Amino acid sequence: MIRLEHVSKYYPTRFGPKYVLKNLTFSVPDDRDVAILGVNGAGKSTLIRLLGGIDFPSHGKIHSDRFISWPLALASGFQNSMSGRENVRFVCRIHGIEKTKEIEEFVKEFSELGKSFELPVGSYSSGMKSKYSFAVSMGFDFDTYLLDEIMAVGDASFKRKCSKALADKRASANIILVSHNEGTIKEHCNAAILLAYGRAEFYESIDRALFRYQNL
Ligand SMILES: Nc1ncnc2c1ncn2[C@@H]1O[C@H](COP(=O)(O)OP(=O)(O)OP(=O)(O)O)[C@@H](O)[C@H]1O
Repeated sequence: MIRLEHVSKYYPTRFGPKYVLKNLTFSVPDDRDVAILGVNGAGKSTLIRLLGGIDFPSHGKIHSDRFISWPLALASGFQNSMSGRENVRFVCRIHGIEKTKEIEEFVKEFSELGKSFELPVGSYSSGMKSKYSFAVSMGFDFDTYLLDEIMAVGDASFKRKCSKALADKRASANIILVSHNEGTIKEHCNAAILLAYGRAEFYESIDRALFRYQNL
């Protein structure tokens, strides 16, 4: 289970601290695929970053016994001076995985980078980087995958490959998804967190959450 206790997040600005999330306390049950709903600027990406451990609460704590991904296809977390292969090794080390060879070869093949896999990530085009990043996420067996608007990357055929890989992962994993698309939310989620005015409400029913969201 993922549990937030009194989590607040503010950003320092020239006008003083700007609170985006205020004193959030809720739990995400393990068997739920959760949509994060909210208007532009409500704090959805901020919450996803906190859940993925790539940013930290200003106050409060996030407890989790789940192996949670970073937001899928996030390309900013890699060391530009290191090659694709070296970055995979680095991520493996962070997660305490010693046998990295299999994951390295999976990422090389999935990303379709060929020889570029041995070159610095900083030399990749944005398309190459997003394919690489998606491939790295698919190289690990997370319990929960975080998706911030992006569920697939690349051209049509690569997108199909992403969708298939993600669907396979979801046989034994859950997702937490940020999307403004009602169809996507209804297709993939069975619970929701609605963010409004810095507060969060957890909904067991997607329809109720969407109804409440549309009537904000
Ligand atoms: N690094 C930062 N410094 C200052 N303010 C920030 C920073 N990151 C985000 N914010 C502010 O926090 C608020 C929430 O941003 P966030 O990206 O989490 O919203 P969102 O709900 O994902 O929005 P959208 O639907 O538009 O993508 C916004 O007002 C944004 O300007």
